[in-house]
Parts: sequence; C-alpha cells; structure tokens
Amino acid sequence: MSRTILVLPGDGIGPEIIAEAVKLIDALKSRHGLDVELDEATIGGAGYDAAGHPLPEETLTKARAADAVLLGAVGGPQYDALPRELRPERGLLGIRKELGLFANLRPALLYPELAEASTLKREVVEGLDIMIVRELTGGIYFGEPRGVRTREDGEREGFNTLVYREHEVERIARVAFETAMKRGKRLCSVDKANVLEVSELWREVVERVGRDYPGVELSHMYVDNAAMQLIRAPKQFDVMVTTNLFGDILSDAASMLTGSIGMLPSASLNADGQGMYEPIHGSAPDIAGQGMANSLATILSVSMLLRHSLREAALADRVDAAVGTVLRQGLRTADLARGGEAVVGTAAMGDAVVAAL
Ligand SMILES: NC(=O)C1=CN([C@@H]2O[C@H](COP(=O)(O)OP(=O)(O)OC[C@H]3O[C@@H](n4cnc5c(N)ncnc54)[C@H](O)[C@@H]3O)[C@@H](O)[C@H]2O)C=CC1
Ligand SMILES: CC(C)CC(=O)C(=O)O
Ligand SMILES: [Mg+2]
Repeated sequence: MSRTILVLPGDGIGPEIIAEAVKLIDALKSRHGLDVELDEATIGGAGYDAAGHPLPEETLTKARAADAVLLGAVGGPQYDALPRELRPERGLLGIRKELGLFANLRPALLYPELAEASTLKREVVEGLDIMIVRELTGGIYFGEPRGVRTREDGEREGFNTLVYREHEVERIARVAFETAMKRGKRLCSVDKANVLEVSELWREVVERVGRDYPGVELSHMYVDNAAMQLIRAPKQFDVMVTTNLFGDILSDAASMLTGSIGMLPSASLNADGQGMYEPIHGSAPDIAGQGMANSLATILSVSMLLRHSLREAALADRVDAAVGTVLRQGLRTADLARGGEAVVGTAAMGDAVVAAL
C-alpha cells in the first residue's frame, strides 16, 4: 500500500519552499523508486482564507490519516490583527497538539562548504553538529490560564502560564537520552532552575531519567548561559534538551552557526512515531513572493521525513549528499552569500538539488 505525505504549504514563503520539496519528492519517485502519494491541505493564514480557521477540520483529518506531514510555514502581517484564536500561529500550535508531536528534533549541522557563510569565525563553527531536542506540546505556549485582564485598579495585565507535568518532562528527556545514545553520548539539559520552580522539577525529572542511561554524560545549564555558550564555543554541545520556549529561541540562534536560518530542518514526532516535518524558520514576509528564499531547510526536512517516518535511510542520505554537492558547486541563495558569490533563487537551488540526486 502506498504511503501518503500530507503537504501543508501555509503562508509567505511557505508555498515557494514547499514547491521545491515537492519537486524533490517527485524526482525521488520517478528516478529512485520512492513509493508515496502526496496530498495537500491548507493551514495558517491560508486555512483562514479558505475555510475561516487556521486549522481547518479537513486538514486535521487528513493529517491524522497521513504517514507524515510536510509543512512550509505560517503567519503574515495581514493576519496579525485577527483574534488570537484565528491567527495562523494557532493553527500550527493546534496541529502539533492534536497530533501529540511532543518531540521536536532540530539538528544544527554545519555543511563544511558553509564555514565562511556563518557570521562566526570558521574555527568556532567548523565541524559543528548539535541536536536540539525541544519539547513541543507543553510549556508556556500552551499553559492555562492565559490572557489579558483588567485589574481592580483599572490597569490591564497580560499573563501566560509556564507549566510542565512530570510525564511531559519524562518523555522528552527519554527522547533526548535515546538521541544522545545514538550520537556522542553527551546531553545538556537547559533550564532556568535558579529562578523557576518549573525548571527545578524539570531538572529533577531529567536526572531521574538519566539513571536509566549511565552511558550518557548529563549536564545542566541555565538558558542565559546556554545562549552565550552557543555563540562562544558551540562545539562543546552534542545533544541539548529544553522546553518549548527556550528551544524555539536557542534553535534560531544556533541556525546562524550553520550559515542561515534557511538551513535548519526539523522533525516533530509523537509517541507512535508519526511525524511532521518543517523548516525551523517562519513565513519570512519580508522576502515572500520574490523567489529568493532558501529552500534547503525544507529539502533537509524531506530528508528527515524519509529517515524517520518512511524508513528510507538510503534516500535520506542521497538528499543530504545532494545538498552537499550543490553547496560544493558554489550555489548560494541570498541568505548564504557573504559577498562575491553568484546568487541563485529558490527554484534554481531546488533544480540543482534534484540534478545532484
Ligand atoms: N514554523 C512557523 O511557521 C513559524 C512561523 N513564524 C511566523 O512567521 C512570520 C515572520 O516571523 P519572523 O519573526 O520574521 O521569522 P522568520 O523566520 O519568518 O524570518 C526571520 C528572518 O529570517 C529570514 N528568513 C527566514 N527563512 C528564510 C529562508 N528560508 N531563506 C532566507 N531567509 C529566511 C527572513 O527573511 C527574516 O529576515 C510571523 O508571522 C511569525 O509568527 C515564525 C516562526 C516559525
Ligand atoms: C510560530 C510559533 C508557533 C513557533 C515557532 O516559532 C517555531 O516553532 O519555531
Ligand atoms: Mg521559532
């Protein structure tokens, strides 16, 4: 039986980068025997425009039935004035929650060809290979209560709740330890346990899970220090595990070690191993429609999809290698060019990857 990938282009540069990913999947089907069917649905602002909701019912139904989901990005200034429940970002949070995608893997890997593209010195980033394991369905993005209320003195205040239950920490810690076992066997848990009670519990549970993994060297770091260390000496890290908010921020920072935010893919997995795959960046409204977005993060998300959801490791390796080839050929989208290089657009980069397969 053929497997199904549900494609959700979303907003802004989403459709542009997803077009390149679809081109790649089509080439894998016709030239390398990949057996999958693609289906498409709307999410985010596109979902709101088409069906009045950022996560249309039909999209969710299709996502539940699919073997994997491939998402572009959501959001845009034209939707920012909508009531919060109807904003594109709620569609993304909603699909993550509904599918139970609690484990978000964000690899920050420097392709050697891009050592000069990083804004940091070559010696700081050369050989970089970090895996950020971000908790994705809990924490302050989902905690209740939240809102804006008027105090008795008439002043308004906004509030969100940062809450983690033990089982939520336990399962993400387990994913992180398992990930570390398959890599360099070092895990750094990032928290703010010097200030937050929720981090105290986080740390305690991570320690407890760690007893099942004596072969993994566990360390803890406060998030402010972790942000600094990522810029000072990023190669000290192997696997990092952290909360939803901290992981969101640290992974954007880590992406610049690899040359651009347009280089970082991600996999979001649930307890059954079902996955959604997306670049870590957003819809980039500032460059949308100009054909200049870097599609490599999305193309590398396809690689993660092949590896984790379709168990097609050889094809995933082929995609990773093709990305290396085009970078070696000197192709750079604008975000990767640091002067002197010829700049290619979104479609030309996608074509080159397909040609290098
Ligand atoms: N997963 C998602 O769908 C996410 C959605 N968003 C949404 O995206 C919108 C824009 O948010 P921003 O904070 O501007 O973050 P962003 O990640 O969209 O853009 C930040 C900067 O990086 C650049 N950039 C991002 N992806 C790129 C790519 N593939 N190639 C070249 N340059 C790229 C953009 O041009 C911009 O200058 C907002 O509506 C936000 O809520 C933000 C982050 C994640
Ligand atoms: C747009 C947010 C919902 C999430 C985000 O920034 C991310 O997952 O990287
Ligand atoms: Mg983010």
